[in-house]
This record gives sequence, C-alpha cells and structure tokens, in this order.
Amino acid sequence: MLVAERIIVPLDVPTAADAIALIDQLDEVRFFKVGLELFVSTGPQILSILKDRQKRIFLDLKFHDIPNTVAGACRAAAGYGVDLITIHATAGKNALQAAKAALEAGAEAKRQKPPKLIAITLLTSLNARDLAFDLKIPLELPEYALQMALLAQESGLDGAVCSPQEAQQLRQVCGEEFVLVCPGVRPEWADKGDQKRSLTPASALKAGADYLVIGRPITAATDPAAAFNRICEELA
Ligand SMILES: O=C(O)c1cc(=O)[nH]c(=O)n1[C@@H]1O[C@H](COP(=O)(O)O)[C@@H](O)[C@H]1O
Repeated sequence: MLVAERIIVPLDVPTAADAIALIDQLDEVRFFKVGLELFVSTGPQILSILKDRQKRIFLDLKFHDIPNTVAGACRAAAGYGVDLITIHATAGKNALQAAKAALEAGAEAKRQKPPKLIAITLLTSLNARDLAFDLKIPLELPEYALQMALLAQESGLDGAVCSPQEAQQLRQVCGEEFVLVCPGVRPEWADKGDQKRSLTPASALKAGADYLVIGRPITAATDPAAAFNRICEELA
C-alpha cells in the first residue's frame, strides 16, 4: 500500500459544505474519516458524497452501549458500505461479539462487503495519570491498552484503535493480521493540541500502525494539500 493510502484524514468539521470544501482541497487523500461531529450534523448523506468520489470511509461513531443496542446500530451501519467502524472495547465481550455478528448479518442482507470492526482501546487524549486517578484503573497504561486489544481480538474483531506509543506492543502480541489504526499522530512541526500520547508519522508506521489518522496538522493548515504532501514526502 502506498504511504498516502495509509493516512486517514478526519473530517472534523460542522457542516457538509465545510467537509466538501476539505475533500475538494485534498484530492490526493484516498481515505477519510467521518466522526461524531459531522455525522450528527449531516447524517449519512456525507457518506454518499464520499462514495461518489470513490473515497474509502472510516465511520467513527465509537459505539458504546449494551449488546442489543450496539448490534442494532451495527446492523443499520452495515448498509452504508463503509470500510471501518469503531466501538469501545469497554462495551465488553458480549457487546463486541453482538456488534460483529450484526455487522456481518447486516452487510449480507444488503449484499455489501462487511466493514472491519475495530475497538477503541484507550483514547489518545488520556494519559497514565488520567487512567489511574480519574478512571481508577489499577493497570499500567500500556498493559491496559493491550488487554483491551486482546479483548477485541478474542471477541472476533478485526483490529483496534491505539496510540502509536502502544502500536509496537499490540503488533507483536496481536499479530500481523490485526488492523492497527493510530490517531494522535503529530509531525514534529505540528501542535499536539489535546493529544497526550503522540508520535510522529514515521515512528507510528515503524511501530507497526497500518493506518494513521492525522487531522488538524492537515485540516487546520493554511494549505491542507501542502501539509498532506509534506507528511507524505517526510515518510517517503
Ligand atoms: O477513533 C478515533 O479515530 C480516535 C481515537 C482516539 O483514541 N483518539 C483520537 O484522536 N481519535 C480521532 O482521531 C482524530 C484525531 O484528530 P487530530 O487530533 O486533529 O489529528 C479525531 O477525529 C479523533 O476523534
């Protein structure tokens, strides 16, 4: 896979018009992410816009609910024909298994290829202090992220979302087939913002990430296409 195809650009903007402006500026980007802000604002029409332009789609709605509810959401989302869908690993094994089964059944009913279902391990905006003192989780952060990835794998999921700082360990333990998507990626020249466990794009790929989610360093740049190209050149 070309390096440019391994970068997923999140469309974290409030309206369809803002998203279309970004998509048009970023002609060379093949893979876009539609997350909570844009999906809540526009609904599925944004997915049709991306599909009409032959883009790959990461539908990042981060489901987190009881098994029956996540299964219903996955069955509905399976009809969109997207490539990746997210659920929080902390929804638990029954919910993860129900979500995976519903995604496959929903895709089959619509004669679509099932999206890959990947689990959030621990949000990249949290650090070891947040984990210990706020979430009261008595595990070291890398161990916790690994346990969440293993829970996802044991539940039949296709992969995990993790910080690039944990990618190497997850790759070693979960194997080559397990899809690792890493947000919290920052070129040396970009602001970290609210990301607390970041690495550079080159380090993230070296650690074993399959895909990098890189947002504001590209989307908030004065020239988003130039920022995307700069990252690709730095990786080449
Ligand atoms: O699921 C995600 O994509 C995600 C998980 C996570 O742990 N951290 C995280 O930042 N993300 C998403 O990745 C994107 C990161 O954007 P930037 O911080 O602008 O690069 C946002 O759209 C987040 O919603």
